[in-house]
Amino acid sequence: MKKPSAPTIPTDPVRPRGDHAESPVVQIDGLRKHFRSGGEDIAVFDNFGLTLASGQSLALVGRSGSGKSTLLNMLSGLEGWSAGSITLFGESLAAASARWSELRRCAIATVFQEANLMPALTLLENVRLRADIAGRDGADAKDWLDRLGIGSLAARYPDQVSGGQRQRAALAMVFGMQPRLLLADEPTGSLDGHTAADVADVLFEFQRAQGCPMILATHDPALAKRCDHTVSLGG
Ligand SMILES: Nc1ncnc2c1ncn2[C@@H]1O[C@H](COP(=O)(O)OP(=O)(O)OP(=O)(O)O)[C@@H](O)[C@H]1O
Repeated sequence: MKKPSAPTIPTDPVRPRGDHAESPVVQIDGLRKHFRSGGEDIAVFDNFGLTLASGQSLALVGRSGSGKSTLLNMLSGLEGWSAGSITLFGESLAAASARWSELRRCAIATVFQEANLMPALTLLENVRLRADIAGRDGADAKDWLDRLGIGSLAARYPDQVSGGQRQRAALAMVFGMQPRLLLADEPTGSLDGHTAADVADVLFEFQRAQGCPMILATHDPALAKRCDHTVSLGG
């Protein structure tokens, strides 16, 4: 199959953003998170803090089991914590509060190692659906697929395209919902080196062009280096 051309992601001057430049998008203070498993206490975070300013990108690095995915799960409201605070967009959020669902629906986008597409929908329908769920009109869904170099595959189903193309479609879904915070958990981890580099280029181009704050968990030092900041977990 013909290699997709490099995508071009223009800056969006009218992107709806309520964030004040001076207030952090993410502020974590004194966070404590322990798991109980088989009678064992697993301390993942004790008095952990982190700040992410508007428009910035931050890499989470650390050995396997150091807590990268757990932190992303807490930031998307999927995992609770026992002490400390998480403030998003200037709003202090209680663990497991209903507000997280609303934020996940229209403000926080997550990119996983494996593309999270609905198998019964075409790539285009997947992008439109995600935009619709976020309350956007989805009129630019095809544009995002074009910009990501897979516009010609818009009518195909996820199982009719390659892993790299699926991951591009997952990025189109995320970009089309115009998130206020992007969380990425090993977004290129399941791709071959060449495809991974292409997908990483697209991700960082979007992040910079849109000024979308991003926290990216990765084992790849080259990917971490492309972020504005790095936080190393697990000592
Ligand atoms: N539901 C759970 N119950 C018990 N322990 C858990 C649970 N989820 C995670 N853990 C433990 O918490 C720690 C952090 O796990 P986490 O998946 O966040 O690490 P990670 O840095 O993302 O690892 P990797 O790089 O391998 O993806 C690990 O010791 C893990 O075993």
